[in-house]
Amino acid sequence: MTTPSVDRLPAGPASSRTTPPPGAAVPEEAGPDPRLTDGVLAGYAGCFGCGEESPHGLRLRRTGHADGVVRAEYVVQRAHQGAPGLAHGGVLATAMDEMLGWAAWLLGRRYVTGRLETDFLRPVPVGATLHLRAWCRGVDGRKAYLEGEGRVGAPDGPPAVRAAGLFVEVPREHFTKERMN
Ligand SMILES: CCCCCCCCCCCCCC(=O)SCCNC(=O)CCNC(=O)[C@H](O)C(C)(C)COP(=O)(O)OP(=O)(O)OC[C@H]1O[C@@H](n2cnc3c(N)ncnc32)[C@H](O)[C@@H]1OP(=O)(O)O
Repeated sequence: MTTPSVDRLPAGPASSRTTPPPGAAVPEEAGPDPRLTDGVLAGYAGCFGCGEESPHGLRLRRTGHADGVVRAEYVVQRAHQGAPGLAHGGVLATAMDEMLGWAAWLLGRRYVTGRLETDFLRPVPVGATLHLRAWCRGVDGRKAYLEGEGRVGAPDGPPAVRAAGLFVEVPREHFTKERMN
């Protein structure tokens, strides 16, 4: 059992539904097992969060993972605006969903988002790089509790967004190739 060494933001957004129950274990990072994905999802080029074939996608770029914390960078594109020149909040929530999803899959099981909670702490301009990271707070049966944050301009830059999520483990059949376009 490990506790991610993360310089966490104070007072996360987690509600009772995204807070692990007392005693929920934080598993060792298992690493994504290729047998779990078997060509379905992992590195999927059509993914809106990270795929290279999604024309207006976020194209999150993973920069590494260690001690249960996955890191990535996201450059806000013009296509991601809400107010002029600023990232749309839903787009930022999508970036956090992707990050929490990666942190969940690092546990070595297949997870989907059941619930996602997001705090928007400051506006993020088009062209800015958001430095993202996410980690697991605990696993309770099929439920995994994830948390993450994004900072502007540098890994220790000002915080712009943070999120907490409940992810639920699903069988392989959840991701059938028939659903992929
Ligand atoms: C680095 C690695 C890369 C590899 C690639 C990775 C790609 C990753 C890409 C990531 C992309 C980003 C990721 C994405 O975008 S994933 C896409 C967005 N998410 C979905 O499409 C999920 C849709 N929902 C479902 O399929 C089902 O509803 C699920 C599977 C979630 C549950 O239906 P199922 O019938 O199977 O189970 P259950 O209903 O018995 O629930 C089980 C337990 O969970 C609890 N519960 C459920 N929902 C909630 C809720 N909202 N709040 C609180 N609790 C909730 C529930 O109470 C129960 O608890 P308990 O009674 O047992 O205590």
